[in-house]
Amino acid sequence: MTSHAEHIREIEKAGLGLAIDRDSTVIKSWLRCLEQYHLDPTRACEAFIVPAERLREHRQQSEDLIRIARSGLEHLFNQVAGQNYVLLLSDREGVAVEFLGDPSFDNHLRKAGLYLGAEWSEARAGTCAVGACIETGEALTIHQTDHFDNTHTPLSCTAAPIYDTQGELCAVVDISLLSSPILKTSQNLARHLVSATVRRIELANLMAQTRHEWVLRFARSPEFLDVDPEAAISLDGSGRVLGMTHGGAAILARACGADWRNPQALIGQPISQFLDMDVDDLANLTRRRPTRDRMIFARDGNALFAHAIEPQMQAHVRRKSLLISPVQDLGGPKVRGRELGGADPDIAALQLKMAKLARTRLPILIQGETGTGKEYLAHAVHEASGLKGQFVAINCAAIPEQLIESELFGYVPGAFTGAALKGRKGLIEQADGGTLFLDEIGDMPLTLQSRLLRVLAEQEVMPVGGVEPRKVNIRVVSASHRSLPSLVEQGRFREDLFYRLNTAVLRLPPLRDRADFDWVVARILARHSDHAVAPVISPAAMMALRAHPWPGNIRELENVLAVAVALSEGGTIELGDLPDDFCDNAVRQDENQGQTLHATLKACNWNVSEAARQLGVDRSTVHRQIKRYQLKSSSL
Ligand SMILES: Nc1ncnc2c1ncn2[C@@H]1O[C@H](COP(=O)(O)OP(=O)(O)OP(=O)(O)O)[C@@H](O)[C@H]1O
Repeated sequence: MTSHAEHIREIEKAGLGLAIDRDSTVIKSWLRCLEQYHLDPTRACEAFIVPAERLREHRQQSEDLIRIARSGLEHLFNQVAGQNYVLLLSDREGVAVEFLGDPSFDNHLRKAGLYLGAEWSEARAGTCAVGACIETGEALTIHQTDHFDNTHTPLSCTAAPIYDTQGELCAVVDISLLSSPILKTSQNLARHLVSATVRRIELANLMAQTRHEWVLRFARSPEFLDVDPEAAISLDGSGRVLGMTHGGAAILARACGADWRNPQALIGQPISQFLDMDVDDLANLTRRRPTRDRMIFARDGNALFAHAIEPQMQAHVRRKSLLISPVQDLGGPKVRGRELGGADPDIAALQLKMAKLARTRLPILIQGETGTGKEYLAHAVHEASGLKGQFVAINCAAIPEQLIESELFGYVPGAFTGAALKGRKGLIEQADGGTLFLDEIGDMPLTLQSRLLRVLAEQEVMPVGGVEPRKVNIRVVSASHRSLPSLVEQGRFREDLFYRLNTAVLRLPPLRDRADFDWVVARILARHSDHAVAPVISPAAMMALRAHPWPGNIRELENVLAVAVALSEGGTIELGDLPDDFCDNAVRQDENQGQTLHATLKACNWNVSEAARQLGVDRSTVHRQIKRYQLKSSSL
């Protein structure tokens, strides 16, 4: 183990240009910290978390990216599940705008800066994976004492950059360990996984942005071309490059001896400058031809397999073969306002209860697993309430503890160092005459719970540093995915506040229990579509969607569909456009179906009519399935 003093000495040695045993990426970063950012290795600084307001701005700016990246990030998180990795998506300034980690380590992670809002630029945090990745534009691992600042030396962090379609670095995916195996090489697999995730995110992003142009995907081996391409570019009707993934930029740059760091040299150029083909050859590279016949050569002589995807507009003609059409009305409660669901009796009852409660001023508590639509329902309450004021949402779990108070209650001029000169209205006052939505109320610190209780009882707020309370007229809707009664039992939630909030409860069912699953899918697809005609789902893909357990509920479904829409061709989402584990589920379900049919036929002595009756399908279906699963009575 290197001591703090040894660590400082090593950095100083590097600063003097003396040889040290570190990767050149690390040495270069240390030199930037010393010479460019004038950081002092003897000063250890805690991780910096940006104020809530700035975090909100950063998240808003990255909203589209977060939506597209989320399914990939969750997939990556599942791949490393159980190994204590924390996953961060940072924007180009190094601010973590998305976070996936084990909530039981929350406090440690927050302290270590492995948290939402942490700023990991080199100028702020010294050598770190996100910062060095932004500076170099390449995937890398910053392991333990590679970090410049001694505070971060327990961490091992691996990061890879996400490039936008114009070749500019726009975000970084990072996976980090609070404490890690000693060897840096232990993180090689992590680097591979992060890079693969980034490649897929960039591909989904390119597909999402490219609907009316050609897309050309590449792989070095034909087997992976259709299932997991390495790179892609988009082309206009005359064959000029419009956009690219980073892999695409690398192929183009290598082909013409240019530098991928200069994307302007690639965008707008004709494809024939990079590949031995022109725009007329695109039609010969579609799926209509076998993959092995789609080999092309780059100008530098490298061979690649290519897959051209036609502009999507032409594909809408195929819409007839749809399994479900999102514009179809699938029934459901006909209550005015935001529709909560389709034909599901529980949702219908919930919609009715919501409409009745909305007209009162009672505080409402919404309970439901993560992503079930608690905020969506809170909005519905606000809309149905007819209140003229604003709907103001605050996520009690996402705002650093020390900021919640001033965010909620506001402050008077000069309340603390760094406060705005005129003071500031808190969110409670901003919601005056409207609805204050307190998301993740279970995460509100105890001290603030008592102050909130007072607001509810007295309908007045006391700004930080103030002496005069201010009258407010707010409707409070709160939500939690945790069980508030057990938080009360553990002493983490005030009992009196719980009773005040718990009077009117709206409970959202998890997606896996909803009878109107198809309605939800259709609704989301209709929203995702930027065409007059929304994309549709093939029978196999729909079966796989129905079979998935949806731990992330509607949000997870939204993310999966966003990526699937982006990857789909010809307006139809196929099984292959869904994440890998969905395909496995579908295969398993298919096997089960085959086994059930086999068992039923056996029990009915291979009487097809009887088996059809027992299974509730018609005879032709049984005959078709016998063929499909190649079942034979002699196989009994
Ligand atoms: N009934 C619905 N119809 C269509 N979309 C919905 C519906 N309910 C929720 N959604 C969508 O699902 C996503 C997740 O919903 P929301 O943010 O309200 O969930 P949540 O339960 O508040 O999540 P969390 O627990 O993570 O805060 C949102 O994009 C929302 O628009």
